[in-house]
Amino acid sequence: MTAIEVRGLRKAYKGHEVVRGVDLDVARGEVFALLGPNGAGKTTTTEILEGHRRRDDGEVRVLGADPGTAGADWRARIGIVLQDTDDAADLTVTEMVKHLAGFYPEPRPVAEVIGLVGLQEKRNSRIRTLSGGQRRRLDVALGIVGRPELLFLDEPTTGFDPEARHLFWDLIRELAAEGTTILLTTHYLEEAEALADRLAVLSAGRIVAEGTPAGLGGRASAGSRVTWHENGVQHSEQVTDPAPLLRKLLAADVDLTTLTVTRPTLEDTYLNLIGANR
Ligand SMILES: Nc1ncnc2c1ncn2[C@@H]1O[C@H](COP(=O)(O)OP(=O)(O)OP(=O)(O)O)[C@@H](O)[C@H]1O
Repeated sequence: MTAIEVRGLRKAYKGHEVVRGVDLDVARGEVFALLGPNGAGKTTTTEILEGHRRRDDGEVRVLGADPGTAGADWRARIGIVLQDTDDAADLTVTEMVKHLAGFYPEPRPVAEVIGLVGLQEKRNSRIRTLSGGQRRRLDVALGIVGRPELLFLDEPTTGFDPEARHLFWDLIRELAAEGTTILLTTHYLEEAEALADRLAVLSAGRIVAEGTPAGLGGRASAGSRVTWHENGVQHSEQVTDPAPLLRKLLAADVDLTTLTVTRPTLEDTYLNLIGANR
């Protein structure tokens, strides 16, 4: 079943079109990442799907409803983690989570949510005293407290230290395993690779590539680069299948400590796609 269905989505600000005919399908239970450079239209698209922004044109169905007209019941099925929210700074972490929990029919227990995002030690601290990364963790807690069927995460791990990022990835995997559909925007390609079942690259308001992290932009068939040193001289070859060359090198007198086989990373592929579509 489809969680998000978008056809021909368009949005302009003051006559300048920033979303220019986006089609998107996200299946229920899928973790989908939306990538793209600053200003590509990711937040605008996400906000339209959340019902926070009007579209100019196109068809949008989110959990079977049009977010432009859907009501409170629909809203309660959705979780949102916005970029940089800064409200209710005088409440404590527990008070804030409890407050939000009150809006949902079947919220997660407050202590459980705080534990899931790793804020136990800060549960009685006022929000204004949290660090940037801790504040983002609280945003994530607020997004998941209502047990959403669909969770929107707009750059959720900005400002997280590496440990917090990995904790967050574990949490997303747990939510996905429970069946939560997740739409994630991120600038961290390793995050998209770690989490997403599928991803799309948005550039200047259009989707320029869509696929699995392993297959995006022909990545799976892009071949490998083999590099090695022989008699003090560096050699490098781009090959479709590295096996024959590796066998040859193993049989020859090659310094194996310098031998590397690399495939294009998701970041290489992404940068190529963005460069080609600029
Ligand atoms: N409220 C607004 N009024 C006018 N222009 C806007 C508004 N919001 C966004 N824009 C413009 O629309 C374009 C797309 O912005 P958007 O925030 O959707 O991009 P993004 O892909 O989310 O970028 P980032 O990665 O920087 O968050 C940008 O050029 C931005 O300046």
